[in-house]
Amino acid sequence: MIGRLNHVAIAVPDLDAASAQYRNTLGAKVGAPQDEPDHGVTVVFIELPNTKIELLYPLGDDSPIKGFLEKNPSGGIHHICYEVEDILAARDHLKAEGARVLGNGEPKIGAHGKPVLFLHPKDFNGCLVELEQV
Ligand SMILES: C[C@@H](C(=O)O)C(=O)SCCNC(=O)CCNC(=O)[C@H](O)C(C)(C)COP(=O)(O)OP(=O)(O)OC[C@H]1O[C@@H](n2cnc3c(N)ncnc32)[C@H](O)[C@@H]1OP(=O)(O)O
Ligand SMILES: [Co+2]
Repeated sequence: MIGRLNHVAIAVPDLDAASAQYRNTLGAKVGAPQDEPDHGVTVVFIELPNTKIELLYPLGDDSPIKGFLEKNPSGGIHHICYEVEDILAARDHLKAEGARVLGNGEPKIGAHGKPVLFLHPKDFNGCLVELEQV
């Protein structure tokens, strides 16, 4: 059911510093900051030859990454995103398997303009999983 790795997301305490580090120190192709108010984050995408890195910084007062950054003040890997062909079929299969789909269970439009869903980290070995329909 899951396909390619779409991105690995890293929550960061300083988006400008992290962007500059990936651009200058690691020599990566770093995009511009993008506010995602529906998700409570500002994102910067880094294009690698085989996948993407998503730098995440909280946006607004009730950001879903606020608690994570409080627990990990120097930042940390926040989630991984796998591609699926049919997100509603994937959701229904996962629910039937007993996995917790976060939010109201309805996909939201993600940073690439495609539907996304999140799965509870406690159901996936401590790793928050995002699914993106491609
Ligand atoms: C733009 C879009 C895109 O790519 O298109 C995005 O990615 S938006 C990316 C941002 N959006 C999201 O993350 C949406 C989905 N996330 C959520 O709904 C939330 O962040 C939760 C995953 C439910 C966590 O919420 P919150 O931090 O309030 O819960 P909590 O403090 O009660 O945490 C419950 C337990 O889960 C752990 N926990 C929390 N966040 C975690 C993470 N990212 N990875 C692994 N474990 C995590 C906590 O340490 C705690 O474990 P212990 O009890 O053992 O201490
Ligand atoms: Co993401």
